[in-house]
Amino acid sequence: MIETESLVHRYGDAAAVDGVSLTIDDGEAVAVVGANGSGKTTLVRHFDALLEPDEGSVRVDGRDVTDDPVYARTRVGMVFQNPRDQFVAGTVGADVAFGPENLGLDRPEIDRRVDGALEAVDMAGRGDERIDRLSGGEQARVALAGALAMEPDHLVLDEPLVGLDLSARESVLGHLDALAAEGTGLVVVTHDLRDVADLVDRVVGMTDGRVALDEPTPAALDRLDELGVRDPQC
Ligand SMILES: Nc1ncnc2c1ncn2[C@@H]1O[C@H](COP(=O)(O)OP(=O)(O)OP(=O)(O)O)[C@@H](O)[C@H]1O
Repeated sequence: MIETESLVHRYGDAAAVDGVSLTIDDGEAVAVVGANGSGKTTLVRHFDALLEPDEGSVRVDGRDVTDDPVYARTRVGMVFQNPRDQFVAGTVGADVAFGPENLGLDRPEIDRRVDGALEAVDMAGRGDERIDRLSGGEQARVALAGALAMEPDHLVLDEPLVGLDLSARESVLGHLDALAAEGTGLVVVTHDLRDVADLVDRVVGMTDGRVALDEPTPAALDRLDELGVRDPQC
């Protein structure tokens, strides 16, 4: 479970996140939507203690993430907007293995996780390929595999479909759907709910750093105009 309590994050004098209290249960699939600059990315980066709160707190399974960032990063996997920023190795297999290696797992367990994660994103047997030779869609799937290899309870994806062509989008969405069905919690940050409306049960809408809407998906769809977020029907 991810909980924020009265979370405030400021850049200089401006509050990008301005008093957010939110609980995300294990297994929930949530979209975080809102116009550009509404604070979505800043909010979710706190889930892994990548930023420090100016006020308030963030807990994962009851543990304060600032006190125990390693625990938070083990339970909450992050996939960033531009996967190229996230790769730490030159080849697919080495990159996906990086997280499990840092957990200090033994080699057979690391190999099991890497194989399982690559299979989950249709990249089985491609561990030796160079990441810089892959298409954007394949790179997005490798980034997803890297997060999956940590076997997290929650997967946070920041604009996972931006820059992907239609078939890559469908592929990534299909994999996310399968993960959600298996019980992995999803937090999908997007400025465009159209792509993920079928995937998520709940929509959290941000305006000016605050939660302006927090509803089950069908009810949220009726209120999107208020947030400047495009309606998936349009
Ligand atoms: N590193 C930073 N330094 C200063 N201001 C920042 C920084 N990162 C974000 N901001 C500002 O904080 C506010 C919230 O940004 P944030 O990226 O969290 O919003 P967002 O909803 O994710 O937007 P986008 O969809 O454009 O990524 C914006 O006004 C942004 O300009």
